[in-house]
Amino acid sequence: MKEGPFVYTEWETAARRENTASSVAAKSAPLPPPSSGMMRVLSRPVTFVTGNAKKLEEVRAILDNSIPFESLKLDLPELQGEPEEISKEKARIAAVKVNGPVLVEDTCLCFNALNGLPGPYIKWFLQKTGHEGLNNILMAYEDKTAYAMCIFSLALGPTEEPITFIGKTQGKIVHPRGPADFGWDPIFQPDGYDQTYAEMPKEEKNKISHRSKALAMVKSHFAAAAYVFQNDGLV
Ligand SMILES: O=c1nc[nH]c2c1ncn2[C@H]1C[C@H](O)[C@@H](COP(=O)(O)OP(=O)(O)OP(=O)(O)O)O1
Ligand SMILES: [Mg+2]
Repeated sequence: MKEGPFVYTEWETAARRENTASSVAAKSAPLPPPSSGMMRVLSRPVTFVTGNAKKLEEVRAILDNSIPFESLKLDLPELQGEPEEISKEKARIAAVKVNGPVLVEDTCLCFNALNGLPGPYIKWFLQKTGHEGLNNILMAYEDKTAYAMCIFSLALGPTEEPITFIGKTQGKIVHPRGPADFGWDPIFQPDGYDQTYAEMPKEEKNKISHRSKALAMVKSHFAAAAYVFQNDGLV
């Protein structure tokens, strides 16, 4: 299959028309750092940049057209450092590539016994050691607790400081159970559930996940910021 960059369009609903015709009404949440007290005009919808189709699937389901966005499949560099800085830098790189407003996210799986590692490096740990390897690492420790963390960063343009939104879900690492079609879902069992993320119906995961918690904040931000989309989506 050809894997070149492509765009999914999220521009077909009534919600979009309502939200973009004038502006997204201010509701709650603190306003972002705006320039001059004027409504912020964006040249086009925000582009969610990711190389991960499963992430995109969840973001689509959770946002459910509440925010007008497009998506672009692009593998951004896997950076090192503190999770929030990684996510911000990812947004800066994406905004330069897209030359417009972007949303990105970086996901961490953090073991408490390891003071938050593998954290942002979970992708490589998963790839190299697999679900059982991740369990084996924790054999050295009694504490199997972990948290899943999603850090979204929104950059309104290539020269603008990204704004971050962090969602965390607490749980523990278990032997793999359930379909293995999305990352470490089979080994993460959220607190208060007998099922792993992988065993839960998608809608259930999306209600309590690290991703949905972060996206709830993104939604509030858009509601409060009242961005105006210049071309009204008529691309
Ligand atoms: O809800 C999730 N449930 C299970 N696994 C997950 C989840 N969310 C991300 N993951 C995996 C994908 C990757 O192995 C690592 C995060 O790395 P991360 O760099 O954020 O993702 P990625 O490189 O696949 O996509 P992107 O192009 O957006 O960076 O954890
Ligand atoms: Mg990545």
